[in-house]
Amino acid sequence: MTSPADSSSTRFTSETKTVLDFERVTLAYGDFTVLADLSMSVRASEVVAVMGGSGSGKTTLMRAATGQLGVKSGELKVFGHPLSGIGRVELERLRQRMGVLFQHGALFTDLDVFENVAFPLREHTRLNEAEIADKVLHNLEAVGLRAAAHLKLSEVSGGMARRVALARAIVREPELVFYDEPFAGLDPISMGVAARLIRSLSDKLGCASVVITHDVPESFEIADTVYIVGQGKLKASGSPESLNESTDPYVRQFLDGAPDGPVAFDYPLTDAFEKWCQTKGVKP
Ligand SMILES: Nc1ncnc2c1ncn2[C@@H]1O[C@H](COP(=O)(O)OP(=O)(O)OP(=O)(O)O)[C@@H](O)[C@H]1O
Repeated sequence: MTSPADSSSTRFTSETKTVLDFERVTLAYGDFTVLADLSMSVRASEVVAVMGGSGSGKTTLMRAATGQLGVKSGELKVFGHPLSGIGRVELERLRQRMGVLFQHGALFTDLDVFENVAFPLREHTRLNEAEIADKVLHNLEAVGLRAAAHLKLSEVSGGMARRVALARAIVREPELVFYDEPFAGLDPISMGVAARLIRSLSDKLGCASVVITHDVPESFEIADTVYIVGQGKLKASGSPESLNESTDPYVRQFLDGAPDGPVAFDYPLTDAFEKWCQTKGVKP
C-alpha cells in the first residue's frame, strides 16, 4: 500500500480543518462486511477521489459518512463530531452542512430546472424570492444551464439532468460535498466542466469534496488525494502522482483498466447465496 499523500504535494497545512475522519472503521450490512479497518481523512478545501471496482463499497462509505449507516467498529467523525450514538436532531444539523449529489440524480420530475435547484433553499433557508433567484441562476450558470432554467425535467437530456443535480447539490454552499459518480452519463466536454467545477468549489468556497468515481483521468486531474478500495479494504491511497507510480497489481489493473487481474468482477459467494441456492434446488 502506498503511503497517504505527503503534505508537500497538497496545499494544506497540518492546521487545515479535518471535516471527515474515518478511523479504523469497519462497515457491514448485517454479517456481510463491505469494508474493514478503513482509515481516511478529508480536510477543508481538499478534493478526495474514492475509487474502486463495482460493489467495492464506495457508496456504502458515503452512506456511513452521511449517517445513513452505522459503523460496525472504529470511529467516524464528521466536522469533528463522532457519529456513533448521535441523536437525530444533531445528525440533521450536521447533514445541513453537507451536500450530496446522488448517483441517480434524485430530481423532481414534476418541477422545472429552476425549482429543482431552488428546492434546498426553500426547504432549509429563509432567503426571499430575489435572493433565491439570484443564487439558483448563478449556480445554473456555473453548470452552463442558466438559459434552461424554465425547462421541465422531461425536456432536458440525461446529461443536462446530471448537471442540474450538480447545481442543486452545491447551491447551499455546503462545507462537505459528496459526489456519487458525478461524471456518469456526461459527454467529454460536460465531464471536464463538472470536474473543474468541483475543483473550483473546493478552492473558492473551501469546501471538502469527496468524489466517488470510476473515472480515472477526470478524477486524477482534480483530486489532491485518491483512495482506492477493493477486496474489502483500503488498497491504496496517495496523491494521483504517487498512485500513477504504484506497482501494486490491484492499483495497476484499476488505473490501466485491464480486463484481467485482482479486481473482482464476480460478486463474492456468501452463505446467504448458498442458502438461497438450497431453497431453489440449484448449485451455488
Ligand atoms: N442495503 C444493503 N444491504 C445489503 N448489502 C448491500 C446493501 N447495499 C449495498 N450492499 C452490498 O454492499 C457492497 C458494496 O456496495 P456499494 O453500493 O457500496 O458498492 P459501490 O462500490 O458503490 O459499487 P458501484 O460502483 O457498482 O456503484 C455490494 O456487495 C452490495 O451488494
